[in-house]
Amino acid sequence: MSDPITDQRLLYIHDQLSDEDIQREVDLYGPLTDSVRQLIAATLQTEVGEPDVRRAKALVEEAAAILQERAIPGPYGVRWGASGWKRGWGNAADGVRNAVAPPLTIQTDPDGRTWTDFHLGPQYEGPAGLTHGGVSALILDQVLGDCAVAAGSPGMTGTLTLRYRKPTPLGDLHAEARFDRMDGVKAIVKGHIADAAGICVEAEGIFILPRWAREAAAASTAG
Ligand SMILES: CCCCCCCCCCCCCCCC(=O)SCCNC(=O)CCNC(=O)[C@H](O)C(C)(C)COP(=O)(O)OP(=O)(O)OC[C@H]1O[C@@H](n2cnc3c(N)ncnc32)[C@H](O)[C@@H]1OP(=O)(O)O
Repeated sequence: MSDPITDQRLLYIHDQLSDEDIQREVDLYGPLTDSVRQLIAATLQTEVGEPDVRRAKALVEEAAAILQERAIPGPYGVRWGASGWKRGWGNAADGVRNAVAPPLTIQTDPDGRTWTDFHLGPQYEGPAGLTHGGVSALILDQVLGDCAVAAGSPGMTGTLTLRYRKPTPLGDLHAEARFDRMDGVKAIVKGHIADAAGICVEAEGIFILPRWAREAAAASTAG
């Protein structure tokens, strides 16, 4: 029987790809992902006639069949190349190969603040014309999680607390996070999403390196 912790560990992969090979993959798959992202918005917004909808459907199915001819059987996982270049390309918030991702390009300032300016299209709608609250949670989870990583305390999200202060529009938005403090093994990070007029959603996250990873880290330090 499969064990969830072993399954999870097997998806952290050191594949030793060179930077040149990784860049080649970015250049190849990044534009494909962008095209699929455009397709998602077009599927939502199109008002063409029935024959064109049917023709587009056939073309999409043909494209899917081409891509599925050779494919990995499950999630992408998190991979590192020879130089340490990390690829979380399946990530739902910022994965290079995930057309569901807005995508976020998250930056870290020298003082540890993580931030991103991003654009949410119509496919992220919840209430009419506004960002879905779960999408805000996705974005804050990632930005706060990356902030914990930048602070040297990577971890899984244990708790994410949100306060939706005012409706979040679609369109151009900003998110940022700052490391607040450590409480034992828990990293506490705070942040928000803002539009041009101010803060829409505030967040506090607790990030915890899983016990198995803490034990592995302790064993490697001891050894
Ligand atoms: C190589 C490995 C990489 C690892 C990862 C790196 C990821 C780097 C990605 C960066 C960006 C990601 C951004 C998206 C991040 C997601 O989306 S993560 C997905 C959503 N989260 C999950 O699925 C987490 C599911 N839960 C778990 O895996 C485990 O419950 C946890 C949270 C890792 C904790 O398990 P544990 O390590 O066994 O915890 P345990 O030793 O019992 O408790 C340690 C302490 O934490 C407290 N605690 C336990 N659970 C919680 C909780 N849920 N809330 C608050 N406190 C808690 C305990 O009370 C205890 O506190 P103290 O007594 O020390 O004060």
